[in-house]
Amino acid sequence: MTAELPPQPLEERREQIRSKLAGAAHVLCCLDFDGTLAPIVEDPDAATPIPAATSALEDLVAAPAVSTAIVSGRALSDVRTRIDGPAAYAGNHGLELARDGSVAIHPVARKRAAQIDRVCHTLETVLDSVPNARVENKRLTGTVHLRSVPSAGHPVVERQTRAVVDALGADSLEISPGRKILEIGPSIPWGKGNAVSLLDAQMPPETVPLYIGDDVTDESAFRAVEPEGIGIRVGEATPSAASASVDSPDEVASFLEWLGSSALEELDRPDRGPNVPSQSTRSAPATVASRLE
Ligand SMILES: O=P(O)(O)OC[C@H]1O[C@H](O[C@H]2O[C@H](CO)[C@@H](O)[C@H](O)[C@H]2O)[C@H](O)[C@@H](O)[C@@H]1O
Repeated sequence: MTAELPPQPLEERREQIRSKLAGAAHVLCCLDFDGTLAPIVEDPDAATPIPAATSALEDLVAAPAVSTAIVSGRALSDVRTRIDGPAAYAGNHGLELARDGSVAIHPVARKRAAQIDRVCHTLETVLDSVPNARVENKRLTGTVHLRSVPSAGHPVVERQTRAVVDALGADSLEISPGRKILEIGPSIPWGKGNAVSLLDAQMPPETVPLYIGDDVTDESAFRAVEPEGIGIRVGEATPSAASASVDSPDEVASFLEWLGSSALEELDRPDRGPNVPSQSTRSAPATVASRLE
């Protein structure tokens, strides 16, 4: 594996992106939610997409040459209420996938949901004395929020979370980091990148996959689309599997507007709709597809 570099600013990658689109007939546009379409806020319940992103996404949803998907760490039931329109949604970092009118849940994650529930309830009690610590129970995963916790309290929260997961999750649950959060989920090799690969495998031939995200859990999705597709990281210029970067959800919205207007004209016509049987050479292996039931 080659060492990852910080992505280049979008403007410096614009021509490469344009030429990838020029060689494609269809775009699979996958978008993370928090920090990408919605600015990061203190209260997770208050996260809302910026109007420019909502409107640009509406245009993409209506474009026959584009298939859209939201790929979020939030529970599917939660993220669906926050942004409407896309054809597909992946929740809980890809452990649940809604498309074509049905929802698939990773079978191992389903089996471990009771453990996640016990861990979240226990943490609510254990962390009750830590000012502003908050536990978000997302059924298949859980999130411990640190954003509003005074920094002196962070080591306590981290220690207590580790102790509870070790006691109740043994080898079956793991903790991973996020933006001022600790994510607790089943210890299985499955993430957003797997969900993106499943969606990509359904696309028509000559689809270019695109993924925009801002966090560590988005890296597997960047790896799923790069280098043939387009990975765009939002925020700081840390090493990433994405090749391009933007600074903020405002810049994400501007990019989506560009994609929906001038960039779609670059596509190699004639357009083919998303339901044409896939002849793509880039597809998810059957073993991956069969992991979600
Ligand atoms: O994959 P995403 O859609 O980006 O979801 C990742 C996590 O997002 C949420 O937490 C983050 O956003 C909050 C609201 O801005 C912020 O308060 C928090 O500090 C961020 O980490 C969400 O609450 C989590 O469940 C998601 O896993």
